[in-house]
Amino acid sequence: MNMKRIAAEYAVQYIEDGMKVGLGTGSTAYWAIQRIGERVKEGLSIQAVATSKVSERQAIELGIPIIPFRELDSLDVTIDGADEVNSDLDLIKGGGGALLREKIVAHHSKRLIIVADERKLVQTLGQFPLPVEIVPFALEWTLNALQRLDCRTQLRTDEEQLFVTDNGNYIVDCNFGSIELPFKLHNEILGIPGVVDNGLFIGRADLVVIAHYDGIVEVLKRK
Ligand SMILES: O=C[C@H](O)[C@H](O)[C@H](O)COP(=O)(O)O
Repeated sequence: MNMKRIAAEYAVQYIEDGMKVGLGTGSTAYWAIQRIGERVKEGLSIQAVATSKVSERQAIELGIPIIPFRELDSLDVTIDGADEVNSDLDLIKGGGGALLREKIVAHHSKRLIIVADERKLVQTLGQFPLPVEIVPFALEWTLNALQRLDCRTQLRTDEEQLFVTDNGNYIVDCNFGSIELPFKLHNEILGIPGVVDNGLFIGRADLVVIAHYDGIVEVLKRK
């Protein structure tokens, strides 16, 4: 059973005719985009924006209408994946390097629906190294400042080259082990010059659709 696909396809039910939709990034969001593409072929009429070049390409290939950001003032719903989800529906995102565009799109969405398999559910965030997007200028100084927050840092690479985001920046994966106070950490990281954003999404998810191994779908709502 493909749990990611089950969660993603379930979430696509929330999309209705006429909606403005944000398309997430990653191997779970992929299935949501595929299903949206099928529904568009069946007659669903939506306007969409994508959180990465990869998702945009996928959407265009499927015939999903991608609209320039400037032509939309807000979105009705965004469906996206996550690397970790806790019981407050706080998230770590950015495993695929798309966290900045994802956070911008989430901010302008009336509803953010996260899709994931049950392995993503955690008690405490932080087992998954927190992705932080940084500008290339003076990157060693930014890395040092991140390390002073008590984490191990790893500059992300892709086939032995530095990984470059869709925005021309680098990603540092910060291993905190356990993040007890996510909001505090989020703000401390944002306080470092050179940091563009980080993968902590606090109080942003409205619904989390989790597919369990037995095929049962659980929908968690923000309290
Ligand atoms: O940058 C990538 C995104 O935040 C993804 O949504 C996240 O990494 C989850 O990806 P996946 O569904 O592939 O596990």
